[in-house]
Amino acid sequence: MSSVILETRNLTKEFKGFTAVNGVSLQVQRGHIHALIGPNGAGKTTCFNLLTKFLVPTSGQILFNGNDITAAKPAQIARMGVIRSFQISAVFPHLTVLQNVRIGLQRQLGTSFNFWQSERSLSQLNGRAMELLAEVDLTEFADTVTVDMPYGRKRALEIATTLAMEPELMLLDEPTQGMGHEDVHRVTELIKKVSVGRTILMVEHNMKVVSGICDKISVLQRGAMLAEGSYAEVSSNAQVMEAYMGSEAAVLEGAH
Ligand SMILES: Nc1ncnc2c1ncn2[C@@H]1O[C@H](COP(=O)(O)OP(=O)(O)OP(=O)(O)O)[C@@H](O)[C@H]1O
Repeated sequence: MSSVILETRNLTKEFKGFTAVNGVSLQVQRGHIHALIGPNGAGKTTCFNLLTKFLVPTSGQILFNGNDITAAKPAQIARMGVIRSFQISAVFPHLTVLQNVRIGLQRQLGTSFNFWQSERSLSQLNGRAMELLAEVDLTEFADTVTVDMPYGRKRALEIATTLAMEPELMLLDEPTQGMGHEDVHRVTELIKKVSVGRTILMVEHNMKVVSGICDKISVLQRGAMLAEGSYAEVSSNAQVMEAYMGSEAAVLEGAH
């Protein structure tokens, strides 16, 4: 199998004459943690929405495992194993942490509620959900109502519900956004851990996270690809530094 799991070719999205994504060609290698970075308005979210088919490209192609998925529907993409985390909005706040992971598993297995009411299958389901909670270090929160969890732990739950869908490619949307130093560190370590045997494409603003764990970085600016490469390569690129003028440039330099 090719080492390229996801590829875009000249991906373009126009909104009423405004080009939000402009001829982006990128390749995500199997097994990599790949970051999509760029200043505000660079087109990162629009790219994610194109990849998960929430938006239809104006032109260009998207290939997953070499198959053209440009015209596929969101549910088809998910069945193929391209799973996007939806920040906290995707978990049910008044259910427990364990219940939220079970829902992710039920979705993945696609089995009916009646099937899961049988005692044996329920215990199997709980067993698998507890394994996933252990993987993201949330065992102690299993019976906590989700709304009562600290913010950083909710983001870890979001990763657990994404894992429940058995992703071949995980798309993480700013997984450390709004976190304090300790939570950023914990989630960074978690991403590294769950990346084993999987591929991750993430939008991330925190350059310490990007420099610490990402194998490849694609930098967007005004919808177009500005630079690509390792962290050392992109952070020594004068055009990238210019694009990040201001506070983010300081972060970019500080992460060395
Ligand atoms: N539905 C839309 N209609 C019109 N313009 C849009 C639409 N969605 C996004 N845009 C524009 O496309 C550009 C790219 O937006 P996008 O949200 O993809 O950027 P981003 O890199 O994710 O930014 P941020 O870091 O601020 O989230 C912006 O100028 C935005 O205003």
